Amino acid sequence: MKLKDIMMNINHTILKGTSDKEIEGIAYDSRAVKEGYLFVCIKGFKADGHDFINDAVKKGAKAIILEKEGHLPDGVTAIKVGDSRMALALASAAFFEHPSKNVKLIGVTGTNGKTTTTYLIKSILDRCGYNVSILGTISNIIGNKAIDASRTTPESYDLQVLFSEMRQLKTHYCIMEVSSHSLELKRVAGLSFNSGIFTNLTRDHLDFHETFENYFNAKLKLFKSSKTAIINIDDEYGRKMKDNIEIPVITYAEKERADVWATDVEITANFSKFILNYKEEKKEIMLPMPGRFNVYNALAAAASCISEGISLEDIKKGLEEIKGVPGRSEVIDSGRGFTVIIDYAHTPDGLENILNTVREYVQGRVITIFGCGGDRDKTKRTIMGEVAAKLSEIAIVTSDNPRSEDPEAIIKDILPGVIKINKEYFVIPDRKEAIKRAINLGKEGDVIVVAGKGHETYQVLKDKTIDFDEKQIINEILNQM
Ligand SMILES: CC(=O)N[C@H]1[C@@H](OP(=O)(O)OP(=O)(O)OC[C@H]2O[C@@H](n3ccc(=O)[nH]c3=O)[C@H](O)[C@@H]2O)O[C@H](CO)[C@@H](O)[C@@H]1O[C@H](C)C(=O)N[C@@H](C)C(=O)N[C@H](CCC(=O)O)C(=O)O
Ligand SMILES: Nc1ncnc2c1ncn2[C@@H]1O[C@H](COP(=O)(O)OP(=O)(O)OP(=O)(O)O)[C@@H](O)[C@H]1O
Ligand SMILES: N[C@H](CCC[C@H](N)C(=O)O)C(=O)O
Ligand SMILES: [Mg+2]
Repeated sequence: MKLKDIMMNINHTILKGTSDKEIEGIAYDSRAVKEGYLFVCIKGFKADGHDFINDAVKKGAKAIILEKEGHLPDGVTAIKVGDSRMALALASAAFFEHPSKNVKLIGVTGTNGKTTTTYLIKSILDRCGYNVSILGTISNIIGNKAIDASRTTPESYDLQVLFSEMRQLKTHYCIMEVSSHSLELKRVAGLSFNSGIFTNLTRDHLDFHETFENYFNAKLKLFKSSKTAIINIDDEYGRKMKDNIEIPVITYAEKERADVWATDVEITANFSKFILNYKEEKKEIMLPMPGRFNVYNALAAAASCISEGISLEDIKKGLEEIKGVPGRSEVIDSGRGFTVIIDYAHTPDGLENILNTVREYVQGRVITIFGCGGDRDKTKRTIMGEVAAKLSEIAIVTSDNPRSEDPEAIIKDILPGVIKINKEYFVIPDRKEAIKRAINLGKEGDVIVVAGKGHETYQVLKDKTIDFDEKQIINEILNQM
């Protein structure tokens, strides 16, 4: 495609060279540049793309989009923009000829429940015969392929590559998790969502957003590019969101009547039973996922499918047919009278929800193993410690993904919360050893909750990433007993 066509809808100034040249591809990382490419310089948090212009040109870049002027080799076109992340998103969409326009997009944002909600929507739309893709934390699912996802929401250019694949496979719907990082960093700029879903807003990611207000405003951006908003009005920030947007809203709730609402909720170890209400219609739902929070996820999924014209009968069947979501409330029977649950709770609210759910049916004790991720919001650590200790008989503090941080230092941040509650606890930094200890402590009727890493099959340490498949490790320990 010609550079001038790529730049057609982007405010820019040509500093040097011509835009009448053919572009073979786009890269935002100099290491991915090939002959004839357009290289987009991004000033990032760790590095500055402008420092790699020479590398990009050596690898064959013919044109550069930049924010800062500097010396450029001859023969290269230099284009200045005000915001290169925005330019990357718009240029990538233009280069691939707007593939997302062929797919109906449903975006899900909120602190917790995004992944689960996308799986529930997929289950409903699948049974209606649609070809449905998912982009999210666990993986990017396109057709029969599950592509590894390193981000919850991919970079804008990578998104356009994925949409192109969907176009080829004649995908009807793409259900995507839209993280607050992606909204702030313009990964989803230029996309148009059929509906946007807001699940909830609780403490997380303040390392990145700094204030709760900024975090809220990042989430709000999804509704600037959605046709309909699906909003949880039991959540304080959901109500605030509703007051701040001008598009049509479908509300959902459990505590009060909303457009779509749940009544008669009953939670057991394996199911959440409730009545789904919409206008005068009612359906009894047996959702094979325990937890009041999963009723909310089901309501979000139902409301978005209602907005797509799906019948309540199909919604009921789709919700009841779900096979579970990897690493979310996944139950492993120990064969010794106690159970082990793997769950992705990595925020205070997530941890509180899963532990309260377990407390609703546990016969014996709740033993919780958890840690906190390194290089992430430090303010949640003490609070998670307190939540775990309060809602468990025994809390075992261990490591999550320490990343560049010292695991002991992360644990030191968690401990004041645990100690405050004055209950039995252990500190075992090695996660495998921590799981072993919990399993050795397990007695008839106990539930051991292994929180934080869910579907992840690795652990990110300072200098390396090691294999860490929690499900496999738990089964191995149980088999060796
Ligand atoms: C804070 C954040 O989100 N950062 C993301 C951001 O990094 P950045 O723009 O700061 O990039 P950088 O590393 O400073 O480099 C700047 C530029 O120089 C380029 N570069 C760099 C080196 C080189 O040799 N050549 C070169 O061209 C880089 O490609 C980049 O374009 O853009 C990068 C490229 O897309 C991302 O990989 C990176 O994700 C980091 C690693 C990350 O951990 N992000 C997490 C926090 C995240 O995004 N999480 C959310 C939310 C999860 C949730 O739901 O809770 C997610 O959506 O996954
Ligand atoms: N609606 C909800 N409200 C509160 N907690 C929830 C909700 N749904 C799930 N959880 C808890 O949060 C954990 C993560 O759920 P899920 O993966 O669906 O959220 P997510 O928003 O996709 O998370 P991430 O930000 O990591 O992508 C679950 O394992 C569960 O403990
Ligand atoms: N999407 C979340 C996932 C956290 C999962 C937890 N295991 C951790 O590593 O902190 C994040 O990137 O903050
Ligand atoms: Mg997710």
